[in-house]
Amino acid sequence: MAGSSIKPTPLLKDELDIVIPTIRNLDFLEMWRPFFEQYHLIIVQDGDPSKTIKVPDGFDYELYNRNDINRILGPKASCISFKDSACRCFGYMVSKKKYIFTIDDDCFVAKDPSGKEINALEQHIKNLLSPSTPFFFNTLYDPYREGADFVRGYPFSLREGVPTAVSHGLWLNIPDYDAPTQLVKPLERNTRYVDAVLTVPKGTLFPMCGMNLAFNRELIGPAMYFGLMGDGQPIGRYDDMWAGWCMKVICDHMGWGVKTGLPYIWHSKASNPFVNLKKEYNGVFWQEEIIPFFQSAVLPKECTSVQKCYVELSKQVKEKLGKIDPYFIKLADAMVTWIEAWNELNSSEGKIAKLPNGAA
Ligand SMILES: O=c1ccn([C@@H]2O[C@H](COP(=O)(O)OP(=O)(O)O[C@H]3O[C@@H](CO)[C@H](O)[C@H]3O)[C@@H](O)[C@H]2O)c(=O)[nH]1
Ligand SMILES: [Mn+2]
Repeated sequence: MAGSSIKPTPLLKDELDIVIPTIRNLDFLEMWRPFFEQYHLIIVQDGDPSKTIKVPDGFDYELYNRNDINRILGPKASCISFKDSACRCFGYMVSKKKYIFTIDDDCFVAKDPSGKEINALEQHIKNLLSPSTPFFFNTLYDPYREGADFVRGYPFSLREGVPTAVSHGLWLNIPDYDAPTQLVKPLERNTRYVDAVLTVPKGTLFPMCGMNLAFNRELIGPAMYFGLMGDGQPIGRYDDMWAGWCMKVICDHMGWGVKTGLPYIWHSKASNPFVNLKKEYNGVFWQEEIIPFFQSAVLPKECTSVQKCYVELSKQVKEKLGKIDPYFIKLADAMVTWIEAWNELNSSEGKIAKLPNGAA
C-alpha cells in the first residue's frame, strides 16, 4: 500500500507564531515553505505603508504596516521603531500564541555538515521545550539532548533544570558582525558549524541577535521590547542587543534559562558597513557603560512578574543611563509605554509568571 501522504502535525502548530520584519520582500519564504507552511505568520511591514508586500500563496498570515500600528496603538505607537528591524516586536505584542519564532527576510535554510537541510524552527522548539542549566555548567553541553547527559560531578539537585525562556540561533555565511568588524573583514564568512546548544550561565550577558530567535512569549514576552531605533533616533542596530540585555537580567531574576547555539540559518545579505557604522556609532561607545549597568542591575524580590521587573529596569535606566544621553530617558519612557501597550492588548491573558522558590 502506498505510504500515507498525510503530513505529521508539526510541533506547536497552533501555539507558535512566526514574526517577520520586512522592508523588502518575502520571496525567502519559498525556501522555508516545507518548515513554515503549517504555522501562522505575523508580518510587520516597515517603511512606506502604501507599498504592497506580496506574501507567497499558501501561507496563513496577518500583516501589519505603520498605519495599522498607529491605528491599533494610538499614541503608544511611539514606542515601536520606524525604519528599523526593531519594529518586529509589534508582532510579539499582537500575537496570542505561547511561543514566537522571529527570522529576517534574508535568512535561508542552511545545511548541516552531512548536507541535510536544517529545520531551524524544529530545533528552536526542541530548545524551548527542554530545560536549561544556568546555575551549573555542563561540560558535555546540552544534557537533555539524545546521546548526552550530565557529567560526573554535576549536582543531582540541579539536574531537573529550569524552564527555557529564549532560544538564540546562529548563522552560516554572513556572520552578525558589527560595522567596524565588517569594514575590517568584508570577505569573512562563517563556515564553522558547531554542533552544540549551550545555556548562557546565570549572571552572564550575551549579544542577542534578532535574526534567528525564538522565545516563550508567555514567560518572557513583555521583556522582549526591541528598543527605540531607526528614524529619529541617535542609534540603530542595537534593538535586539537592548532586548537581550534586559531579557537576560530578568530571566536570571526569575530563574529561567536562555540557550544559544543550534539551529543555524544561512544569512545571505551583508548590509552596508558604512550605513551600519553610522547607525551603530553611538552604540559602540555607549555599550561600554550600558553593559556594566546591566551587569550590576539588581531587581528587588517584590518584582514578581516580568512586567514589574521591566518597569523597575526602566526606572534604573532613566536614573543611571539618563546622564549618558537624553536618548536613554526617552528609551526608559518607551519601555513603560511598551508595557502599557502590552498589557492593554494582552489583558485577557493577564498571566503573571511567578518567581519559582528561591530563584531571585
Ligand atoms: O529599516 C529596516 C531595515 C531592515 N528591516 C528588516 O529587518 C531585517 C534585518 O535587516 P537586514 O538583513 O538588512 O539587516 P542585518 O544587518 O543583516 O540585520 C542584523 O542586524 C539586526 C538589526 O538590528 C538584525 O536583527 C540582524 O539580523 C530584514 O528582515 C529586513 O527586511 C526592516 O524591517 N526595516
Ligand atoms: Mn540580514
